[in-house]
Amino acid sequence: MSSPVTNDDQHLLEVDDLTVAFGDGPGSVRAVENVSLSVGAGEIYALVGESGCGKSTLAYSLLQIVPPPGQITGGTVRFRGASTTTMSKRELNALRGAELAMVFQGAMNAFNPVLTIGTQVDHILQAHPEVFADPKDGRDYFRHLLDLVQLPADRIWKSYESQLSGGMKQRVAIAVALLLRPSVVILDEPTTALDVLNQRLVIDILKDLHRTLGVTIIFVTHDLAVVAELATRVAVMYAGRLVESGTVEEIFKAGRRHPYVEALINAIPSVLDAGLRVRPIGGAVPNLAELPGGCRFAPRCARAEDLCHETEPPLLGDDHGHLVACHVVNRRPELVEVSKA
Ligand SMILES: Nc1ncnc2c1ncn2[C@@H]1O[C@H](COP(=O)(O)OP(=O)(O)OP(=O)(O)O)[C@@H](O)[C@H]1O
Repeated sequence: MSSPVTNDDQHLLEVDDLTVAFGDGPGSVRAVENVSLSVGAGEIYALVGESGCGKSTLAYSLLQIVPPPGQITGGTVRFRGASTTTMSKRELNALRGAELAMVFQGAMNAFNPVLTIGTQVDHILQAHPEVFADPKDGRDYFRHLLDLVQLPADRIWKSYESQLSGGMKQRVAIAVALLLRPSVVILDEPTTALDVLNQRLVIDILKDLHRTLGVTIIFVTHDLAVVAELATRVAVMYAGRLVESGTVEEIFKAGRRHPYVEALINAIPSVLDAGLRVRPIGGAVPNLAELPGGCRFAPRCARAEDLCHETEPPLLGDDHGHLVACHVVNRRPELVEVSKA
């Protein structure tokens, strides 16, 4: 490992100046560009943005599982101070599952269709005797996790993936991700493929798991309503860049707010404000191979000025660490340039 291991809970997972590119040469795109952020132990951290903004790619980078032809071309990811970017395969395998676990979008590819869930759990336990020396303890712990995700343990143990509904599959995937007692669980769009009732259930379950197990949660979503319900801190991405980050209160409080975040908030359908119209964001995320000059959001932004089309805005922070990259809302002398969310 290239850097010293630390027990600094405030900087459990750190991303520094990370760039991830797909392809090389003229057609290459940077799905993540110069992103820096730090997640502390016990946080529920949301990565937010529309489809194609680079959220999943950033999440995969945390585990060093960016799918080819994607590759990290710059920057580092550190877990407890150790750089995962330079770890050997063996070190990474030890880290994945046992320290950093992932729940993929729609619980896709989470299970082998020809084995029961129980057999798959046994395989995981056999591969990691360092976590449960006696596999029976591991089985008991999995039953406890199934209780926490509100599923019947006996039935699930004997089931095949095809016998589970989408909502059940998602909850089993969450239980499996927690099996080796990871410090961090990363969830890609945990509520997206679910109906409203299952969305509600998964949000409540994640809150409960956070409270009872103390696990740090990082989740990817395009849905600010889910962020408002679940997250403690938020990083908003647009076209590969970080455009705003802060606590959930800072993001939703009117005031210094990125116009993209303003637009995302206006696009939240609200059952409470039946009289209020939802205002969808006009236009689309730009093709990453043909980015506009200046601020990437400027072509869609009602508040854009000449400067916005010419110069990319820096991320400026106040003394609470609320960061925004926008020329228009950042006109305050006390704001300082900050590199890390
Ligand atoms: N396998 C791939 N091959 C080529 N380019 C890719 C690949 N995966 C992602 N990209 C590029 O990276 C961009 C960001 O993709 P990513 O999946 O990280 O975005 P996202 O914000 O998570 O969106 P979604 O919610 O749709 O997954 C894409 O728009 C695309 O340009």
